[in-house]
Amino acid sequence: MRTAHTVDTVRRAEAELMARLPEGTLMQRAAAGLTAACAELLRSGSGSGGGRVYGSRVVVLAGSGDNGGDALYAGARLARRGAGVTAVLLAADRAHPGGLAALRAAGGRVADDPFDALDTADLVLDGITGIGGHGGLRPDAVPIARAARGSRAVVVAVDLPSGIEADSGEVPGEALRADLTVVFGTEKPGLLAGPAREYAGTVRLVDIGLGGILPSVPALEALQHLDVAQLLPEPGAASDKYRRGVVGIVAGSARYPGAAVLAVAGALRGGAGAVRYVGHATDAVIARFPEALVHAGPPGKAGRVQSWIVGPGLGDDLDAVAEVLAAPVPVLVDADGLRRLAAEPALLRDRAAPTLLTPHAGEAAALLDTTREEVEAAQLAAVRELATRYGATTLLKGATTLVADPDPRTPVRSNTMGTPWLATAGSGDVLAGLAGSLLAGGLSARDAGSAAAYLHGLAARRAAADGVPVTSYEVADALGRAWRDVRETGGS
Ligand SMILES: NC(=O)C1=CN([C@@H]2O[C@H](COP(=O)(O)OP(=O)(O)OC[C@H]3O[C@@H](n4cnc5c(N)ncnc54)[C@H](O)[C@@H]3O)[C@@H](O)[C@H]2O)[C@@H](O)CC1
Ligand SMILES: [K+]
Repeated sequence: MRTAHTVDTVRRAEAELMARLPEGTLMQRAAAGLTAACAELLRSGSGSGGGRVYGSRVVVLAGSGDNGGDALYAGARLARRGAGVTAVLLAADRAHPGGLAALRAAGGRVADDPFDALDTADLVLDGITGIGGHGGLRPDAVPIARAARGSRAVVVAVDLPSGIEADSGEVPGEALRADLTVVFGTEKPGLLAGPAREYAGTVRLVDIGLGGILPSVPALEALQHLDVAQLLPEPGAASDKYRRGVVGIVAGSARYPGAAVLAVAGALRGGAGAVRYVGHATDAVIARFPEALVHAGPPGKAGRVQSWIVGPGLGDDLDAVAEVLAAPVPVLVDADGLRRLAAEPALLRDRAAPTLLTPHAGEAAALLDTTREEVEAAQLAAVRELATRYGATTLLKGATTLVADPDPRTPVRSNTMGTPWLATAGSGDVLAGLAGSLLAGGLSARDAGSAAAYLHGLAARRAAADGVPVTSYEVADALGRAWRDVRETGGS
């Protein structure tokens, strides 16, 4: 599991640890980890260097805080290993004194002209701001950050890409996009939530000894293979199709039969014992999936299910949404179902069984009565607000998918397994089917949503492995392989 803690939590834990250790220990641990990561990058030949630390050209962008201190100390360590290190001081009179002295003592120097230095750099260390940064890059830092990004150098962010907001994942102005982010002690929410996450590149965690001090419940978490493997239902010897769960799907219409087919395709790979389709696309569903149980409607007459999925491709025939939400089983509401809910939130009021909402940014905007742009700029705030306002677990789709429970103390789950290939028609229908199927298998709404998002992303990566565009049907088809992947790595 990847976990992220808020800035306040990190500062409290750091203060507690610092009180027990000689002064400067934490910063030296951070600088040592940073140096190791940079040395590895330089040796691997990333950037324009010759595959060595010795003789490579490193530029340290140092702001006025401890983030700049970390970067300067790492610069000093690289200089001692033979790198030519130049510091660009964003606030010359407030640079970290110890870090600057160490850099000078190791043979590093302060740049006369930042742009000349960046022109020939192999690696740039971004120490402009870390967890103390707010409001995006300052105007004087913007041209320097642009020159760094435009150079041939590999960019390594210290703790966080400068310009992102650590706690909210928002990017209020310009920020410096990194190839690698070396984060200290624990991840910060902005590394697991969009849009900030897209600035971080690969994330590498350096242990500075906060492990035993940080609270065990983080603010955000991201499942990994092993976590997903442990969540997936596994049929036992006593299972029959009803015990494995029957998932009911109300989707598709004469106009959009494909949504029904794709939702059924996702559901059939979610481990449920049977998939019951209800709606106007029975012929299309049966033609593709003879194993599906079909019923023309209404849902109440279709037979028992352990969960319902309602919404994909329903069009304007939305009476079934209220009917399904009145059932005492877990319900996943997607697409057109969410439109109905935005018009009548009271449909959720009397529900005792779990509800999972799966909006994309546009649907989330309608549910929150705001704009898509606002949702995309503040994804973490939006998913939390949706979950509390509607009293339902909410999965907000995007380049980073977030899943929040109504209880704000429950960590938000972030799915970092997505791929841009998933931005294709019908991929949400497959995800809804898969997540609803996991609900029928007995997973909580939060587990079902986050495990489904993970498998869905992994399947898309598998299907797009040779770099060709994938269709949603191919993503559904690759779900079996994704499931096997996590099982094998998960060791179960
Ligand atoms: N204190 C320690 O011993 C440790 C500190 N750590 C490092 O310290 C960082 C936090 O240090 P600070 O609290 O000094 O905070 P930062 O270094 O993130 O930045 C704070 C400084 O930047 C200024 N600032 C804020 N927003 C800005 C912006 N948009 N543009 C330019 N300047 C801006 C502030 O006025 C302040 O002077 C962490 O991110 C981490 O890198 C870690 O190494 C762990 C150990
Ligand atoms: K930084």
